[in-house]
Amino acid sequence: QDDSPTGYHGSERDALLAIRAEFNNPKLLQKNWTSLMCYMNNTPNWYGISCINGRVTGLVLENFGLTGKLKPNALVNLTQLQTLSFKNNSISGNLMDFSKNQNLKNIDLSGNKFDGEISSSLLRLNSLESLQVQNNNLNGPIPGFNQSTLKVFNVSNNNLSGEIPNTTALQKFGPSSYKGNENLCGGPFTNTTCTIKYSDTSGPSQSDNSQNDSSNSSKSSMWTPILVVINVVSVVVLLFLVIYYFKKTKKLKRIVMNKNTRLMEVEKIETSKMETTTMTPTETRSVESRSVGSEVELEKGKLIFFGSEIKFEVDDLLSASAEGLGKGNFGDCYKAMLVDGPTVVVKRLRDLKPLSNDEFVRQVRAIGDMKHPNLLALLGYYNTKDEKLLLLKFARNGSLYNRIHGGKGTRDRIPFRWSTRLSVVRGVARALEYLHLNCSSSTAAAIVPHGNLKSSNVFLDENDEVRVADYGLTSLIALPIATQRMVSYRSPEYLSYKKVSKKSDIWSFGCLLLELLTGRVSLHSASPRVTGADLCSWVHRAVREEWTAEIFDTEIAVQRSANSGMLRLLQIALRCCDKSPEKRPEVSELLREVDSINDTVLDSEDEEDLSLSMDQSMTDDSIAAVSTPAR
Ligand SMILES: Nc1ncnc2c1ncn2[C@@H]1O[C@H](COP(=O)(O)OP(=O)(O)OP(=O)(O)O)[C@@H](O)[C@H]1O
Repeated sequence: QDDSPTGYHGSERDALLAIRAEFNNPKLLQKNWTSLMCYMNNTPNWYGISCINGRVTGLVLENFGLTGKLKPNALVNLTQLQTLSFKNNSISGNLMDFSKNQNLKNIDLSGNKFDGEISSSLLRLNSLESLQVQNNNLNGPIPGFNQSTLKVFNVSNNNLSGEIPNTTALQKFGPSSYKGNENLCGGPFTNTTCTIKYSDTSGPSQSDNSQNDSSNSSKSSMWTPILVVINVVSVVVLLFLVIYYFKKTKKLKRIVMNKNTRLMEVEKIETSKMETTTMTPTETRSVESRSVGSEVELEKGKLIFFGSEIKFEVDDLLSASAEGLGKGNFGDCYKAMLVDGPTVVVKRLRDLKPLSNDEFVRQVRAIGDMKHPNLLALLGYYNTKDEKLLLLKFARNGSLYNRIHGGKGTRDRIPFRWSTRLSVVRGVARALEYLHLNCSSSTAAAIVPHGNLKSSNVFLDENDEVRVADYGLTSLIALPIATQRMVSYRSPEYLSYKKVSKKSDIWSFGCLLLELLTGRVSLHSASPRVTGADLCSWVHRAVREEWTAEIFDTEIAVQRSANSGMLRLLQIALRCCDKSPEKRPEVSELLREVDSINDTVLDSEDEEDLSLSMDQSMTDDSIAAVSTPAR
């Protein structure tokens, strides 16, 4: 199991993209090295790549006109690679480091311009069956390959020199494996024996005996004892180094194992803590009655759907055209357009808690059981040891984040007016109320039913209806990761007391309202390349420093007949953002208040010229009056 921060999918994808960048070959771009890379057990969209269990196992780019040099570490992240072929291209530079490719069986780098020595890292590939590096510019000696697995070996037509190692593995191969290397001797070339050859300037080297003259032979006998001593000393030093290395790695292993055991224990405690707090008695009962264990076994490797309206097979998904939507905090999202079928979103989960299969399925089913018109439906899931996918409804009109901020200042921007914003607020409040009420139990105070409420997790469907997404993921994501990435964990109570609750969701809702009212990017919903503001602090400062007229997004500020509604919503938002969780309203109270805000706006104001300044009736004083300075 790969434990790098992005997981093996990310690092394998990055490794392939780095290789593509080195070759810079237009054919690779045309041949679709985009979108899905390894997709379950099936042929991926990436030309020349093959996968097993979502891992890259084959990289075959033959006769492709590839030029350029590969970095020595180009393959280190492709740890499951079994077949590698760059046959008949024009790749130059040294061979790569293969020490991390322990699964490599077949290597074909023939017909290129590789130079330098044959990498000794190849000696450590215990499954190596075929090595073909013929027709390159490799030099130096042939390392002592001795893998019993080796069936094909070809180093012909290079500049290799020295004696062919007399190993059992290499003895199997005839002259054709070695021909075309002028300075090779021994091995199947029985008519040539090897001895030491000297040149006055470069010291000793090995060569074909037949090329030696008599003076070289006499010098050779003079050097022999010295060389024997040097060899013995080197062997002793090497032996010491090996013993030292093994002692060190043993110690290191012990340290790492101790550390891992401790981490697993901590994770187990955290998981069981979360489970006792997140599962309601009703949920526990319904889960038990399903006898999850046996069903989970049957489900493995299949797409499992929660409803009957949308259903398809893995093969349908694989033949669908796919488009990457983006990298989220907990996985990558793809849009899959099924042939004669629906368009769905596939979310590949990563950074999960160490849940057993049963636990994972139980938690996903609990999320799937949540049904509300304002929740983005979880359609189904796919679960194997290496791959966990969630299938979601595709929201045609994108995220609320894009609706608020997308295309601002351009001609394409469709104004996002007050009445639409208010109906979005109502939809989100309804979804939140549903989540909060469905999680009520005696331990309710400790539950975060959503945990990651932000404008980029609120979507608009084809009718502009609100669909809140990513709910319930706290039950799947490893706690340390959740604390780094989920909005609830950035609430004042988490920062001060390391506590989250339903009230943390209310705080997130307040932040979302402020984003919607101000039209400013919030710290919580901003993508990595965008700088967001701490809107709670910003609004309080605006009130304190009396530039409150700038608080509201100009797109709504010009709708004068709605100004009082905006002020009421601002007041609600600031109460939600109160530093002390107890002072924040309950979700039902919120919904009542939001429902009572008047959404009627004079028709003419929907067409209002945005260059007009805000209504003077909305003075700094009126805003200051409604805002409670909570900080
Ligand atoms: N159901 C959906 N319909 C349409 N677009 C979606 C859907 N789900 C996700 N997306 C888009 O896919 C991209 C990645 O979404 P994802 O939810 O993984 O990340 P995020 O919202 O940026 O962050 P986080 O992981 O914290 O939720 C975003 O651009 C998002 O708008």
